Amino acid sequence: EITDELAEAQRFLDNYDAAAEAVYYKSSINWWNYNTNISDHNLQIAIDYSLEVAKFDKNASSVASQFNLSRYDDRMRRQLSYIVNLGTSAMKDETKLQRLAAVSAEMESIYSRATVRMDDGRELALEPGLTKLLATSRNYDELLEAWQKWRDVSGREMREKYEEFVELSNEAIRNNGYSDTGAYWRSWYETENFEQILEGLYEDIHPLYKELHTYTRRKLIEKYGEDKFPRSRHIPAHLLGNMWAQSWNNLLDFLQPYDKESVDVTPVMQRLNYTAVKMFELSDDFFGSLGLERMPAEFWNHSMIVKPNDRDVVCHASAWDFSNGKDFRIKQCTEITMDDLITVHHEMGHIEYYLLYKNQPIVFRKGANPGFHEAVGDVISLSVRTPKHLREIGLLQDITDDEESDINFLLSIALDRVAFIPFGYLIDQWRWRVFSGEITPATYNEKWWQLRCRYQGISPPVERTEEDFDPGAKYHIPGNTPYIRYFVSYILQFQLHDAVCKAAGHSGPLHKCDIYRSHEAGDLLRDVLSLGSSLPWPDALEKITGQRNMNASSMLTYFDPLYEWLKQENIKAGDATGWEDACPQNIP
Ligand SMILES: C[C@H](NC(=O)O)C(=O)O
Ligand SMILES: [Zn+2]
Repeated sequence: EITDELAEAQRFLDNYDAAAEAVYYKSSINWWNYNTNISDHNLQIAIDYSLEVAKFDKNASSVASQFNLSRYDDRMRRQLSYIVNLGTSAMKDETKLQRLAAVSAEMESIYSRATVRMDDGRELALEPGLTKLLATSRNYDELLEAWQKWRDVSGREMREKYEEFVELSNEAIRNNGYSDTGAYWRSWYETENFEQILEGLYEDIHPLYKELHTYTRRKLIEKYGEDKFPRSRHIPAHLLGNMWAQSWNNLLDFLQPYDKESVDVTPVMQRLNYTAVKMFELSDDFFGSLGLERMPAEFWNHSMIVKPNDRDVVCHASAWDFSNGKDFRIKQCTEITMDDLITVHHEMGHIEYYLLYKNQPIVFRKGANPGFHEAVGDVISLSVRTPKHLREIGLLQDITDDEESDINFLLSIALDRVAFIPFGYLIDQWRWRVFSGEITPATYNEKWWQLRCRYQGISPPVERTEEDFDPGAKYHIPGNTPYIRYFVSYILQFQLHDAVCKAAGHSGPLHKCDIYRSHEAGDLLRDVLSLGSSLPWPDALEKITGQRNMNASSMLTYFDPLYEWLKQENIKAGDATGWEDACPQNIP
């Protein structure tokens, strides 16, 4: 009888939540211990227990699949379908399941422990040494040495492991009826023609990116000399201030067109003796000012916010939900820089989302889609980074409010938000094709650079071969973190910024909006983020913005003054935009 079955299904779901909290809590603690102290001992504990987690998931999935989903309301049906959908826990062979966990952890360990020995004897890890060098050095050869040696000690060391990982991940996922791991990852967006929509968003931003690329390339040629730049008009990949050329804001010191107080407040933070704790308290204060949740005691007691000097850790910043509704932590090797201040807000945005949906059933404690989760903190930092706000918190003194300061500011935001768009787009274009088998190990690196040259308009500064494995030099490949979520986030965050600024009563240009202390903005965010993944993401987006689809118009409106300025500058310089699709033949 339906009512009995309904009651039975509800009982199952309640019991499932309690049991899942306990299992996932223990699993999270194991992986936290490994990430904050990389050792074979901690790895073995985590891998052994991952078998228990898979058994739990498999058992829950088989029970959940016995309920006839059509008979229940949307919410219960959605909960049951999440439990049925296993992910890599579906791997039948336990040895292979353990191997999958182990090979992932081994790649992450290679990446996190790798260090580079420079010709001058310096021994540098990615964080903080190489990151700082790529951000601050203006020496072509020094940058090239760091860029090449990082790839030698990271990606090159894990190529075979990645081939094995791809096979194991696909074998596990196919037990769920997905064709490959990429298809499973895309299914989280519940969006028909998802790839076409993404291509459209990329095309919408491309004209703006081309103007920024042309301006940046011209300034770099002034700095390093025309002979260093290929005739194909690509920019050598090691000159953009970042190990992967994914954000260019570290070039602001010589890209900023007007001589005003710099909006890169790194020097001021250091002069004011900022600490990592101070940076986290700033971010916590902003969320609190909106009437949102403050970080709980466990967060301050258990987070790892600086790099320890007595053990190996995974430095790539991340935010953790321990699934017990109380324990939430950030792991970050925080340096006193503006880049890291923005990362602090990014990671704390994840914690805010965890706190707001912590009372949802455990399967709904996820972003409306993964891009939402990446967008929360970035929406906040769009307010924090305004000259108005930076002046209010004492990080800027005599910034003036005029056309030239506006362009300087918009350029600083474009150098990490617009410059990122082709990078954010191409990572999973490569990975989806690797999972589908279209890209084979024989062409891993060649296909990677084809995408990098075509979409980013950058090129390798030295010859690359299939001895190299440059995708492995970017955390998210060994870390097996999907990447299209950041592309989605960089589009979404301007739609969300637009909406919360309206709620906060902002009038005038979007790029001048700072929602600090607006409880109206906070209430709007709280209403939607509390939903977690209990509703399809178009419903969540509609609640905030009134729109049901991602679109680039808010982002283009935000940058419009800069777009006009860049076009004028490039025309004045007689500089045509664009570059050849293919990578340059002869490396200069
Ligand atoms: C954009 C992305 N952010 C993150 O990992 O938190 C990155 O750093 O590559
Ligand atoms: Zn993130």
